[in-house]
Amino acid sequence: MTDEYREFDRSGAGGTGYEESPVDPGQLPSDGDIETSLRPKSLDDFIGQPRVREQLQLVLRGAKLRGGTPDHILLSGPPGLGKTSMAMIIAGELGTALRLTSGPALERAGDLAAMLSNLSEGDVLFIDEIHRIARPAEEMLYLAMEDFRVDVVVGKGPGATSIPLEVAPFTLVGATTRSGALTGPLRDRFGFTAHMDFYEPAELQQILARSARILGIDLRDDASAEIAGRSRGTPRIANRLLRRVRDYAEVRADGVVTLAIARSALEVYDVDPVGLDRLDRAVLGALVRSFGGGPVGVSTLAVAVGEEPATVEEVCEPFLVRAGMVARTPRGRVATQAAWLQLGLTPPPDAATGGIEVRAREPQLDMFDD
Ligand SMILES: Nc1ncnc2c1ncn2[C@@H]1O[C@H](COP(=O)(O)OP(=O)(O)OP(=O)(O)O)[C@@H](O)[C@H]1O
Ligand SMILES: [Mg+2]
Repeated sequence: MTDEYREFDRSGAGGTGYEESPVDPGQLPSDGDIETSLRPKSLDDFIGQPRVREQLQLVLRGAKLRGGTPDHILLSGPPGLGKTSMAMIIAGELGTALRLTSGPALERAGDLAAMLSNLSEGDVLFIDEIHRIARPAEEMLYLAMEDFRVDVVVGKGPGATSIPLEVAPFTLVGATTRSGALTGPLRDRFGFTAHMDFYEPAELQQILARSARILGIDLRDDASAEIAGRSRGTPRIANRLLRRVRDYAEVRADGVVTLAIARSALEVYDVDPVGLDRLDRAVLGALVRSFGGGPVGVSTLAVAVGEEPATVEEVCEPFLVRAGMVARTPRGRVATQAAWLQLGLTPPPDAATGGIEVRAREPQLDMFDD
């Protein structure tokens, strides 16, 4: 299985300096099928997210005890934290089939009706990027989720009739990177919402150790700590950096990934010790040097680094905000003390501390438009 859809479609965002960055949390074409082989296969196999795992275990076991289908489940969180993997695990734990689609693929209600009428009892229907579902399909989904039935409209105009169709009891698993963009009625129909949060470095190290085992890479502990520290709390990035470091180790050395090898490799790929790439540093540099720390609008900032505003906003910013280097204010983006220090500069006395945003759960991009 491959994920053909991505939250941020960068195909139209052809800026000058930005190409594939190894620390992009979205899925890149070069991730290919390797992601599939690295996916955890069961809840026990899944590293990190202890609360989500415990909660899900209860939801799934409870349903099993009662011999019914579990409530509909919403998985929310930033890209690359394991939502798709978790959806597959849910179907696996229930021992049922997983039917897979995505919000953008459900353009017409008929597409969804076809999917729903093909479900067997107990199936898991996974809708990725569910916040991008078209309105007519969303309305059909309400009824299907609540009453396991859909109304299919046949014909047009005054002669149109609506035919009710039964749907086998199923569990909907929706995934979204922007739960704030979901409509209220849709959100309310999920019985359980799991919030996936960024991973701790120790958890990323465990994930790296597991991936190294699967890929047959000799990865030393201090090297995995180094890679984990540059992975932005995101398993997808950790796995990708591991593969880049392996290339380096095999081409320039004997294949063993030591700390020195990891450091040299990550330097070649322009990933700095806290996980910033070239574009992140350019954005910070412009914010601090050209705009005196802000506030400045995201479009202006994007022009300054020769990038599309969407790329700056959706690729760079979430991490810079989470790392406490950039604060979003109603008047624009502001560099915090941490940003000045990161660039080796002395912050002005009135620089923001950025404390509130540091552990922000999920960047709600739409709330902060300038
Ligand atoms: N807890 C985990 N343990 C081990 N590997 C993980 C874990 N979470 C994610 N991964 C790895 O990260 C990769 C990306 O995960 P996944 O595709 O499930 O993320 P996602 O949240 O669905 O991302 P997106 O929002 O872009 O769809 C997977 O291929 C998997 O190898
Ligand atoms: Mg996914």
